Amino acid sequence: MKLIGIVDTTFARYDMASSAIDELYKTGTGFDIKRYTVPGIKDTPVAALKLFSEYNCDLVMAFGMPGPMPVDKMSAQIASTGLMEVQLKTMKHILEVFVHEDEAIDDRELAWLCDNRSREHAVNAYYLLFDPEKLTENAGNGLRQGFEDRGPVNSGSAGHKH
Ligand SMILES: Cc1nc2c(=O)[nH]c(=O)nc-2n(C[C@H](O)[C@H](O)[C@H](O)CO)c1C
Repeated sequence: MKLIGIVDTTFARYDMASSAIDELYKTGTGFDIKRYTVPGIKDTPVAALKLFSEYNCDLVMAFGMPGPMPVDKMSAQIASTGLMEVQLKTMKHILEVFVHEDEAIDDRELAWLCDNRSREHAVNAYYLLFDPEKLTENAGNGLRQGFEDRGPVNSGSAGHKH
């Protein structure tokens, strides 16, 4: 039995973790979930580290919502760097599922984006743990979590002739 850690925040304006947990249980079995909620994104790296070191999680998903102000963007960068450090220190994956509040044009789209990105990354988390070949099958396919996939390019795509 694997253990998937879920870190989320009270700062976020959508309960992304619940979307992801719902999608994880729809995707497969063989795991339990340990959820750890913190105030904001800058608190997520230590929460993730604790989920690895104290609870022995195999993978962590970190959900957060950077606000639209420059100070929020800086907070996102700091949080992201912290999450990267935890991954390198523990040699375990953290899927950073951040939805910037200004990615969406209104609250309705923001809610949709949060739900969709969380669900698509939940499937990625499941594959990383249980079926990594599924990710390899999609390598280079321009997949995006949340908004529409970009799709692949190939050598026949338009461009300069040399
Ligand atoms: C400026 C700021 N912006 C955000 C943000 O955009 N998103 C978020 O989740 N949290 C933010 N916070 C809160 C910090 O991440 C953190 O929770 C506090 O500094 C307490 O450690 C802060 C302080």
